[in-house]
Amino acid sequence: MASPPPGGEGMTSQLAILLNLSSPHSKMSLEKMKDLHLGEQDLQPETREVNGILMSKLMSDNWDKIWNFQAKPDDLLIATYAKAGTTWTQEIVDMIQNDGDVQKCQRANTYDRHPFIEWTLPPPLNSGLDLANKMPSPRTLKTHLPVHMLPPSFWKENSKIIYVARNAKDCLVSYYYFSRMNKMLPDPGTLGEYIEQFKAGKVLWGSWYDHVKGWWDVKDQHRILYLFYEDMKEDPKREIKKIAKFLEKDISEEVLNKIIYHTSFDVMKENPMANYTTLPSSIMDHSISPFMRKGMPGDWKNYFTVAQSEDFDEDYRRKMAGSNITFRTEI
Ligand SMILES: Nc1ncnc2c1ncn2[C@@H]1O[C@H](COP(=O)(O)O)[C@@H](OP(=O)(O)O)[C@H]1O
Ligand SMILES: O=[N+]([O-])c1ccc(OS(=O)(=O)O)cc1
Repeated sequence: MASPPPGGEGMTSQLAILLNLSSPHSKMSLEKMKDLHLGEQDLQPETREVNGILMSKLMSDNWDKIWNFQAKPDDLLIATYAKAGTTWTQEIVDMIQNDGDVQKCQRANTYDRHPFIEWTLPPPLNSGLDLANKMPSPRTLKTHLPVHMLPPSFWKENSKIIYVARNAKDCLVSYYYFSRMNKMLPDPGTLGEYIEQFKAGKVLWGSWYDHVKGWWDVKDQHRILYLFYEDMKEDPKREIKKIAKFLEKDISEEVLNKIIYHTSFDVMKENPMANYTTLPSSIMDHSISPFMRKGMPGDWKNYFTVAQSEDFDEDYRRKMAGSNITFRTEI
């Protein structure tokens, strides 16, 4: 039997019991969790802070290894705050790297194609570091870490980084619904309660405000392409061209059009290798809210009350004062 996960409540111990029942010896993919009898178990993780940033306990237990992760010069890192358009960007990048070959891009689930470096699961499941360390170069990796928490080897090795930012209110609504459907994330409570957690930065991966500002402040000192979700939505062709240029890939007009089509919201929503539907519903319950939910800038207006919006904006102005970064909350 694999070594028992560290003691604790919530996801760690619940999964340990379930995994012991299945007794696999080798590491398995997250998807294989559907073969385990998760039933209605409570997978909600315990959380811990590392350097003031909220993480799952499993991630915090694994923090030394994450911090010491060895990046390589030919790694590409896709860095985002959660729900900023990570999966969309991953699909665009994969299509560019594979010259628009849709079949190649359907070789595996998003999370197996692009290891999520800090994401930690109990053994025998594959954590992001396991996947990354096994993957041949050149690798494309994913992170939600704030800039000051990025493993230093990425700076030392001068790896390329694509950062994608999305306006706070749409990110918040998307994160709220995702936290409801993804049993690996803490229960968000009501939207009103979640707005307060988000403003205080007491959500996994910390403060949205510090995240977008922190990465913005270093973007000109490293090989970083800083993109906005709203720009991608407004003109995918223009933004895909920017990404291709950053990756030093020449793509024909025909391939470009293929990428635009394959990475559109409606097509990705039906793509099981990109829409997270291959995970068991005990982990992600798409009947609560689909992973590919709406993909629409300005959707926050359907959820915030006028009072919540005014209060949010006032707090936003204080937190973002002094930064020259601007977001569009609709297009
Ligand atoms: N091709 C696409 N076009 C537009 N939005 C997309 C998209 N693919 C995913 N998204 C949206 O990006 C968000 C998920 O982000 P991430 O990949 O960082 O977790 C979700 O937002 P919504 O919940 O607002 O719909 C999802 O619908
Ligand atoms: O597949 N996962 O393990 C997974 C996927 C997404 C995720 O969160 S997200 O913010 O990157 O969408 C967390 C865990």
